[in-house]
Amino acid sequence: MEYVLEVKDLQLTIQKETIIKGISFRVPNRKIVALIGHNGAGKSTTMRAIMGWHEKSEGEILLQGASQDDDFLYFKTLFSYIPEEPVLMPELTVFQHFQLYGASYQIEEKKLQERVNDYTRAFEIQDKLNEFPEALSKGMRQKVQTICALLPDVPLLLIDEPFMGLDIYASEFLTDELKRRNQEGMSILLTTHQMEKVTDLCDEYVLLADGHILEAGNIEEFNGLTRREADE
Ligand SMILES: Nc1ncnc2c1ncn2[C@@H]1O[C@H](COP(=O)(O)OP(=O)(O)OP(=O)(O)O)[C@@H](O)[C@H]1O
Repeated sequence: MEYVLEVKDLQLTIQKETIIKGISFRVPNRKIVALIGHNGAGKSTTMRAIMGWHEKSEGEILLQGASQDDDFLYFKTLFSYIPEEPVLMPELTVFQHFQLYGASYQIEEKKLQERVNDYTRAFEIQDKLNEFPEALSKGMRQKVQTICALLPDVPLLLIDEPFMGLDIYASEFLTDELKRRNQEGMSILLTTHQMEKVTDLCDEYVLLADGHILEAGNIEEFNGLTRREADE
C-alpha cells in the first residue's frame, strides 16, 4: 500500500457550523507531512477527526487501508498522538503513564524499559518518574505526553504543535528523533506554526484555510503563508 493515511471528502460540523468542508489528502508511507494554516483554519479539528475524537458528518478515513468506521479498536492501534495541550491523568504517576501506553500498544517489556530510559534521559525528566502531573511544569507535562506517543512503533504518528512549550534542547532532540523514527519507517502528520520546522522536517504540505485545502504539494513548492488578508 502506497499511503498510510487517506482522508477522503472529510466534512465535520460542530454545533451546526461546518468546520471542515470536504477535504481530501493522503500521507504516503515513510513521509512526513505538515498540516499548516492560520489560527482557526481547522488543523486540530482535522487531527481530532482522524483520531475519532470528533465525529465526522461525511467522508472516510483510512489507515493502512483500514476504515475508521469498521474496526475502531484496531484502527486505534495504528497511530499514536501528541496533542496540542497535554492530557495526562491526575491519578497516575509519570511512570504509570508510560506503563499504560506500554500495555495498550502491547510493547514488549524490555523495549518499553529501554525507551523510557532513553527518552526520559534525553528530555531530562528521568528524576520525575514517580511524580504526579500536578507536580510538573507545563513543559515537563508536554515532555511526558511526547514520550508516551514515541513509545510504540506505530505506522502513523500524529502531532499537533509538537515544539510548543519545549525548551531548545528538547525541541532539537525531538526534531532529530522524528527524523530518525521516520527513517525507521514511521510516517508522520504534524501541525506547526514554526515554518523553519516545516522546511527542515517535512516532505509534503497541506495548507488549510477556513476548513478547505488551499494548496498541497511537495515541500520544495511551498512558498510560505501569505497574510490572512491576502487570502480573503
Ligand atoms: N469544540 C468546538 N466548538 C465550537 N467550535 C469549534 C470547536 N473546536 C473548534 N472549533 C472551531 O473550528 C475552527 C477550527 O479550529 P481548529 O482548532 O481546528 O483550528 P486550528 O487550525 O487548529 O487553529 P490553531 O492554529 O489556532 O490551533 C475554529 O473556527 C474554531 O473556533
